[in-house]
Amino acid sequence: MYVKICGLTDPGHVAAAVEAGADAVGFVLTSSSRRITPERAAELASLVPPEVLTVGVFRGEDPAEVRDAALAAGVRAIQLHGHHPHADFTALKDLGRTLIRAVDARADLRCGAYDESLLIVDAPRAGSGEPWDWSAVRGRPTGRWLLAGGLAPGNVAEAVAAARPWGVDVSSGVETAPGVKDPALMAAFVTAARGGPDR
Ligand SMILES: O=C(O)c1ccccc1NCC(=O)[C@H](O)[C@H](O)COP(=O)(O)O
Repeated sequence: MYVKICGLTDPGHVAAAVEAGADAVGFVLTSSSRRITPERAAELASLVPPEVLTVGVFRGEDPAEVRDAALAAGVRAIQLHGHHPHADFTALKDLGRTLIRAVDARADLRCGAYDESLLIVDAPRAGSGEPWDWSAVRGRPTGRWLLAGGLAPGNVAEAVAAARPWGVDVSSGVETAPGVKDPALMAAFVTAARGGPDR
């Protein structure tokens, strides 16, 4: 079970996410209470070992702005959240970064339909921590896809059983406040997502 932890803002939290066993860590580079600058993201990304994917998260910016910020941050993946047209993905292809498309359940749920290599199926309000009917997407997404939206250590096993994703993505459920990750919650989340002792 692939695990992405998103919305990291602090070096200690990055180290704890890596220690917990996250496969990917996300830095929010768009309007959000978790937003950090590309320079701060570069500082945090430099602490991440090569086997863990660093992701810059964007929503609504045009490709030129995404390109500049992603290069300044030095992230290896670009997550376009929400209603980005196919052309935005096409415009970023030459950067050679992993492209991630994050949408809610009403969108086209075929991973690769926009030339992305990873799909995230999220709640309608990104980063809100609001659970939704995860079972509604069971069997619909194709390819590599992560389930997100309202996941937490206490419900991720149930969500995985309901939706059968390839991986999961979390932000609010491992925080004590927006942007403030909790090492124990991150460790508990990764363990539970992978079918650990509490499952
Ligand atoms: O997290 C944010 O504040 C955010 C803001 C704008 C666009 C995307 C954002 N987050 C993207 C993520 O990948 C989150 O992990 C995902 O939405 C799940 O969030 P949560 O329900 O809080 O676990």
